[in-house]
Amino acid sequence: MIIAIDGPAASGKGTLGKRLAHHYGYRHLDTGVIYRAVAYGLMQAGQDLRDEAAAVAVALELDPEKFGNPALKSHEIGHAASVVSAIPRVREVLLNFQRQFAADPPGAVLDGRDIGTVICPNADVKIFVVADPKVRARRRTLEAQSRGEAADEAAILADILARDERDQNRPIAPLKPAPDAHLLDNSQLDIEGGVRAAIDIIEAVRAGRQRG
Ligand SMILES: Nc1ncnc2c1ncn2[C@@H]1O[C@H](COP(=O)(O)OP(=O)(O)OP(=O)(O)O)[C@@H](O)[C@H]1O
Ligand SMILES: Nc1ccn([C@@H]2O[C@H](COP(=O)(O)O)[C@@H](O)[C@H]2O)c(=O)n1
Repeated sequence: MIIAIDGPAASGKGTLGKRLAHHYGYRHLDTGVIYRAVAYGLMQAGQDLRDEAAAVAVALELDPEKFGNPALKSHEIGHAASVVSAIPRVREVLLNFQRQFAADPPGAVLDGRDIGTVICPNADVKIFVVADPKVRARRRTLEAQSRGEAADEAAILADILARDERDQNRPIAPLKPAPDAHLLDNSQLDIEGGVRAAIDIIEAVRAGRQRG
């Protein structure tokens, strides 16, 4: 089974994806980390984020072993990733890696912006996760503070809104729900509540399939 999770910045996709993968015994891929790794590679090399040839070269050399680098998690890299991710040839290069990940047994959960629309249009279940932007900014602020980092909630909110705007309005693979995606608004839910709501969606889809 392939579970596709999409949604805007800091909506809880990664947290949900990880928990669902654990629940079902599947592998999990946070696809945002791939774009972050390309942006990080370009920045480390002092190259322009809009330099298509340089970005493609970094994308072709990506090493998944380095996806756990904590430096990829920063707001700065998230912002840079949303610039790099709008380059069509970069997306083209990264497509097969994501599709291959999804296809390998026993099943997979992928989260991102275009999983249900472009990467896995035939996913068994598609969930589009949303939450009020202010709630998302609050959660990100608490997350940063729990790591002992200073966090400016207003700046985080502005970054979230700017990233959503760029991701929704780019010509290629824009952030949007697939027509057959199930909407999950977790603004009023805690993590456990969000996971339970997602499992309810998945089980309802499975039961519907079995009934034919
Ligand atoms: N339902 C929830 N209730 C409370 N906090 C949540 C909930 N879901 C996620 N969080 C918290 O919100 C923050 C953002 O979640 P997460 O990193 O999963 O979002 P994301 O959509 O994967 O972000 P990104 O856009 O960076 O990929 C984290 O601190 C996470 O613990
Ligand atoms: N499938 C995806 C996933 C991510 N992006 C872009 O990467 C940026 C960072 O993603 P996070 O999920 O780690 O926040 C994001 O803003 C998108 O621009 C993408 O295009 N497609």
